Amino acid sequence: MQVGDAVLALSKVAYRWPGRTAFSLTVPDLSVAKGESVLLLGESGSGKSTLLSLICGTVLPDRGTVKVAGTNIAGLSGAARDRFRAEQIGVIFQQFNLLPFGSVVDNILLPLRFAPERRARAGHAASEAANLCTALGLPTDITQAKANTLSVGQQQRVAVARALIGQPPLIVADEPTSALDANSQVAFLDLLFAQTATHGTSLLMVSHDPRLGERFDRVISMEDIALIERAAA
Ligand SMILES: Nc1ncnc2c1ncn2[C@@H]1O[C@H](COP(=O)(O)OP(=O)(O)OP(=O)(O)O)[C@@H](O)[C@H]1O
Repeated sequence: MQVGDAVLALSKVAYRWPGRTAFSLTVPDLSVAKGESVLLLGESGSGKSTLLSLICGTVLPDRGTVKVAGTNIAGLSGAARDRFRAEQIGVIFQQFNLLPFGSVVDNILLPLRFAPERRARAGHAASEAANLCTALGLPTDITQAKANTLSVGQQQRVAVARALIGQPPLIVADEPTSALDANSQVAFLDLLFAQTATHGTSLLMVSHDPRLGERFDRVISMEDIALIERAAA
């Protein structure tokens, strides 16, 4: 892969949580190309969430570089980094992290508040939010409903719409299917892949479940891409 094609590129990254000697993570080289979908597998405690935090720039590596869309995240000041994350990365959390008393549309538009370029890409943002709801199979009259009145499947779709709005080049998803039954998992991945394919978005998704692998361009495991030091339990 040409370096210029990579939406995500980690090089010689090393990290240890402050004050914690029991765990350390070293990632010599990891890239995700434009439009590529990658499933990251790994057992509990292997550092998958830690790696996502490094990718999102919520923690900074002790050594090495994390580049998103060609920018070294550690080179940005804290405020610039927060804005950069909102501009470039759509995040889908395990628990969705919706604002419970916010409406569906408020939740979907949330990342645009901190990201003027992404807001510009979204065009008429409220219409774009409604379009995403339709594309994701949410009823058209749902946009003003409070997030805490939605079913789990509906919350998940709102979380996907929030990650996709304004077409960030990279979507990072942390175990987004863990709360779903098998049929709902298939439906969720169908929607996610249809949307990322339409927009040429790169997807890095973390899971425990190797059965999801056939849907992705590439499957990697923490053990293959990282040196993981863990104290014995
Ligand atoms: N915010 C944090 N502060 C300190 N240590 C942390 C923090 N988050 C994770 N760790 C530690 O880092 C190590 C790796 O945890 P991490 O959550 O990254 O693994 P994981 O592979 O995502 O696990 P799981 O699949 O159970 O979510 C663990 O030892 C954990 O205790």
